[in-house]
Amino acid sequence: MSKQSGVSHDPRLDEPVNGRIEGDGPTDGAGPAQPARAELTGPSVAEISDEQQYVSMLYGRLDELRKQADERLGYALRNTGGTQQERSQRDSTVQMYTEQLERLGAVEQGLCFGRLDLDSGTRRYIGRIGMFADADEFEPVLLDWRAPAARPFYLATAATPEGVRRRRHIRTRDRAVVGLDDEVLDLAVAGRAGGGTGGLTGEAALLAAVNASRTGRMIDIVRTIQAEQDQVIRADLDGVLVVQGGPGTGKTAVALHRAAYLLYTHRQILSTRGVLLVGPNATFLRYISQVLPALAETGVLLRTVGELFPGVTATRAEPAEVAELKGRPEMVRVLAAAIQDRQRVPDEPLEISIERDSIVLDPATVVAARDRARRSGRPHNLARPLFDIEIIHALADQLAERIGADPLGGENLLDEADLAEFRRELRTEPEVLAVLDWLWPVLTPQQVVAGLFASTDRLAVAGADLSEAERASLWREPRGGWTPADVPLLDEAAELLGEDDRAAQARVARQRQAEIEYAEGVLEIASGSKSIDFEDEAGAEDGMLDVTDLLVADRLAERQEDGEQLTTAERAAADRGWAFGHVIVDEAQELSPMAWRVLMRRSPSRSMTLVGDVAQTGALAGASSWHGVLESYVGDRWRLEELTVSYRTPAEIMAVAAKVLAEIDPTLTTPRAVRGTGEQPWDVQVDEDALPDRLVEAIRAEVAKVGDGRVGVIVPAGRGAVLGLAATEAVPGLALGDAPELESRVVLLTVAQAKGLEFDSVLVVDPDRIVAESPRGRNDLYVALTRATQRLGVLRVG
Ligand SMILES: Nc1ncnc2c1ncn2[C@@H]1O[C@H](COP(=O)(O)OP(=O)(O)OP(=O)(O)O)[C@@H](O)[C@H]1O
Repeated sequence: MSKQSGVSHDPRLDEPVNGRIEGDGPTDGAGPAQPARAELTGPSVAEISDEQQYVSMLYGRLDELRKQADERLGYALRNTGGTQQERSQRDSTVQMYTEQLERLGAVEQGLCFGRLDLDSGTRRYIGRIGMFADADEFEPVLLDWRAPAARPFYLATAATPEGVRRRRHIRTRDRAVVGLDDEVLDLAVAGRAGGGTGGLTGEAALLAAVNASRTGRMIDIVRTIQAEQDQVIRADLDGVLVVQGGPGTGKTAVALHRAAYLLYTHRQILSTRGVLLVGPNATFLRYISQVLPALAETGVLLRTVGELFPGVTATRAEPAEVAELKGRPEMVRVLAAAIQDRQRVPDEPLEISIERDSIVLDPATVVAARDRARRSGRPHNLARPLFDIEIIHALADQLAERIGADPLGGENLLDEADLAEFRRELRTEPEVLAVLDWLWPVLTPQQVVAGLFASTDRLAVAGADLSEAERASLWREPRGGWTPADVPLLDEAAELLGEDDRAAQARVARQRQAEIEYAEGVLEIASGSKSIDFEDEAGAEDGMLDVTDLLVADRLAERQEDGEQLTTAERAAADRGWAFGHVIVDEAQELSPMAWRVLMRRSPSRSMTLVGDVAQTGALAGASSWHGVLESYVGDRWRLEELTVSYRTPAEIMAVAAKVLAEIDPTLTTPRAVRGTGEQPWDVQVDEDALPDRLVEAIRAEVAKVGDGRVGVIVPAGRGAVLGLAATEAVPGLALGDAPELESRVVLLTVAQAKGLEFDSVLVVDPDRIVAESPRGRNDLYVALTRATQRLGVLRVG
């Protein structure tokens, strides 16, 4: 077996070797990418010691900032008295310093990781956050990686050095500098070294990162972002950006770093409107959950689509075919019909008893009222008052005709005022109200969706366009909870029903108030004015409420409603109608058309980043083209960026995956692998009966091979239970089930669960069955084969 990469790797090493790293030769297709070569020089002991001094100074500064924030927080917490407004301001201060302390705490590891030496002689240190020296607030001692001035760290090459003479990667462990990797960006030197312009930056640090043992949690790539990734991360906020890339090209990493970049660059707008990041399942969200905090950003809301309907937890399971059906756009019509089906017309005239009398409501009157209410175009619940008006008017007219009839045959004796009085009375008649509720009930989304699926009659009416088998597949017991595919239906039903928009109005009022407070602060309006204690209600007593009183009253109302100071992310999570400043969707190819409708509603400004790979689509309702997904929302007004290098999957494994990809679509190509490992994937044929034992043997062997790394066992869904049982008995600590603990040394999971994850070594069990289990089975196999960073073994059955 030949080594394709000149980089030797010991899985126990998580730090690269200092000095020059040999690059790979040029290759095609799945072969390793060709690194851009600049001159790499080895640092001297003196250089390490100089950097240590600087880095120690930075940590000293970090400690000072923490101490400052801690003291200010303590001061704010002790300051408990004052007016309501003062207490409210204190709460905001407490929140601000708490978040600041969290951020400063999160950047402890790898605070500073880079240095640029410019032609001008200036040095710039690059790190996780920006810091100024205490004495000179204009000269940063550390540049935030997201600042424009830090960008050459990721982009400069020997061919386009951007004024950079040398780029240095600084490796630290805790607070100690443990290594430096230097690149001199000099075209003449690079040419002599035989380097091309393949486009990798900081290759020693990069190769160390991609070869490091996995921990079961994703880590950030801030030290080694590559130029094509940087382009995506720093793309404009506006519009829809699609990032297409094969397995391991860093789509998830890029999506997360983009969130951090956007929050840094557009802090003002995004901290109030929020950023939503949507992932395919809860396990995946746990896998990525540490990345943003390590980038000092805690304000991004991470959710699956199934978690986007406040108050609903969607954990019920259902067959993939039913989820696919629920994800079809036709379901909008089905739901609309289900709601119309709840607007009843009696078969016979209804006799309604009212005080000492009775009236009759005939079907034709109901039909006329129903049609007028429908014609208003209002959603069902909001059209109900119109329906009520029509019916009440008809009933009042009927009463007036009877009571006011002139016995002598003249004109009706009652006037408009009498009619109005009748209407008022009718509105309070319990039997009238009960009839109105029956004819046009006010509904919740839950009532509509659960009621539809629990009734064959309702399904027959609303699902008239579906086949009988499809309708039958939708039927289910009303109890038992919600599935993830139900959530877009609930959201759609909420739209069709129309909502009590008090929450939205309160939000608008709060935003307006925040603006007023801001202006107030700037202009110092309040500083000269009287101190107002809302509790003494002086303003209310003399009837002279001024603007400040109203502000205080409003703030009080908000605080009562919230119960406490909520962050933007918390408020957004609780509000179905929240419009996010930016929405990022990972594994976007998996979403159904109905799920897209939910996300588009959460992003009325269409400021979105969608990352995915249409060749990896596993969900039956998922996408096979980005055009198909986006056409009805933005036409062709979306931008496409492609990522072309796989940092996860070594060349040897990518070659195996390439064969499966060719079967999916011969026009598709795999990304170029950034390196080879020299480890050839292996493949064994196993008898059905021997499978559990052979699997256990293979797991044990792989555990021994990966050192402190992780082993992933990917099984067909239909074999999960049996193999899981055998493996848990034989391998202590093996994780499996609905929410497997990814930090375990061995994790057994299905392809759907493994989406987006990675392991040092992967065992794929029974690939034929994985393919046979789903119409998108080949895509699933492609996903399974591309989860390993080092080793791949395949156990074929039969
Ligand atoms: N620039 C980089 N430096 C170091 N590691 C990187 C870089 N880019 C990506 N990686 C690593 O490569 C691995 C794959 O990245 P990621 O999961 O983001 O890929 P992906 O495109 O989302 O893959 P998939 O489509 O298979 O889910 C991760 O371990 C990530 O940290």
